[in-house]
Amino acid sequence: MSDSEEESQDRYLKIVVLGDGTSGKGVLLVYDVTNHQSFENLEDWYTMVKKVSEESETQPLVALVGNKIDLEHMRTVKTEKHLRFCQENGFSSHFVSAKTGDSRVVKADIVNYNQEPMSRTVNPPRSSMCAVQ
Ligand SMILES: Nc1nc2c(ncn2[C@@H]2O[C@H](COP(=O)(O)OP(=O)(O)OP(=O)(O)O)[C@@H](O)[C@H]2O)c(=O)[nH]1
Repeated sequence: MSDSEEESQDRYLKIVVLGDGTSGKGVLLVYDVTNHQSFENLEDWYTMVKKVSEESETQPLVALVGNKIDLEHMRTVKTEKHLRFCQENGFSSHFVSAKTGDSRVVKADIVNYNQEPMSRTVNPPRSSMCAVQ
């Protein structure tokens, strides 16, 4: 991939590899819930992750992170799409706001897309911000 391709893709997704630099133990796939293109780019990024780790004995744990949940009114990526992608690939599922510090883990335990509840919030929304007076 050329530098310019890397730059342009980086505008839509943050990918973070956790590990010692040679064999990643964990990967965060971070997209913007208000930018559908950033979600669509995940397929390509995940393909790259699989390619890089195909010769490794252990596969990295992958977490899908939807950022900017403080902009819920501007959301363009539905929660069920996020969860389906997690379930299909065995990712853990997270929603965060880098701005407010909110974070939620939403289990991707969808059984039947039409009849069952879509998701279960494991830890309720909370802010890591506080005011000291
Ligand atoms: N409202 C909100 N804004 C955010 C959040 N995270 C980042 N931003 C804002 O998004 C803009 C871009 O942030 P960067 O950290 O530069 O990310 P980027 O990937 O270069 O840019 P984007 O593609 O726009 O996300 C900045 O103005 C940030 O303040 C968030 O969780 N909520």
